[in-house]
Amino acid sequence: MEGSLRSRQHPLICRLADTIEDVWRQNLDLSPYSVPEDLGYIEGSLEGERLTIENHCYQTPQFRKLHLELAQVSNGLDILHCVMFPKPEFALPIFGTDLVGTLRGGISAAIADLSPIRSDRTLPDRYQQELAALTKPQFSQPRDLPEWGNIFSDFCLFVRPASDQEEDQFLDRVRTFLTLHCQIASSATPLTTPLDIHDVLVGQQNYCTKQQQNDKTRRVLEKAFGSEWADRYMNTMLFDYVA
Ligand SMILES: C=CC1=C(C)C(=O)N/C1=C\C1=NC(=C\c2[nH]c(/C=C3\NC(=O)C(CC)=C3C)c(C)c2CCC(=O)O)/C(CCC(=O)O)=C1C
Repeated sequence: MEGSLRSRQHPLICRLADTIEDVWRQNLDLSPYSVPEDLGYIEGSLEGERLTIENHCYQTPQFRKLHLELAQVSNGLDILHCVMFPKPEFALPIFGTDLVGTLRGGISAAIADLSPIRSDRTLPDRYQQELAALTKPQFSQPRDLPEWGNIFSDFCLFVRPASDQEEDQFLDRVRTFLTLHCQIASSATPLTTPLDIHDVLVGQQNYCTKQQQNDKTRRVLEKAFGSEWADRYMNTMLFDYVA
């Protein structure tokens, strides 16, 4: 997408942003999602670092919010953030991906997952079967998840891509996760029993509460906008849940 921040960011971020939008457009019935207080495009700087944020939000019959966020710190740090929140009546996993890095140093964190919302942390059978059938990807620098990372599935990818080939491999795997997810979601039937819907809300709330514990994200936002704004942004824009 020309003019977008992605054209000034690390190539893998640009390619993944385009891939996410392509898969969404090809598989989902997208409608606009108006972000609060016009948080579509934001710039802030406090302690000398300027942070530019570009948000793209949509909704579909199965998803309450599709959020793709591109962010760039003036010191060169590039970020892609994406989360797909299903509507509570659809017991679907939460797709999330995060890319962080610099043009010079490369991508230091590349993560993607279809995260379970069931209390026993299992994915629906169709996901389990399809994901288990994929060839195990080989990355030379896998990374360890932090404490709060117990929300991710057994298929979670968390690596520092060490070469162009590993970047391509990561991108292909995210495209596979995303395509599978959109195809299953498009044919999903909504839950009707209030108790089941409640369980989905509990699972989504747990996901958001744990993600809000990511102090790496919080620190970048705080340095540019202060802690009060950062807290509100994490709770209402990045990881808002329907109580
Ligand atoms: C689906 C998963 C997922 C989603 C959706 C998500 O939002 N984060 C996710 C995961 C995740 N992110 C991580 C790290 C970092 N995140 C940022 C920053 C931002 N990330 C953003 O999205 C935004 C808003 C635009 C900012 C500002 C920085 C700077 C780092 C350090 C980079 C590094 O370590 O090399 C880690 C490792 C945490 C650890 O090791 O302790 C994990 C697991």
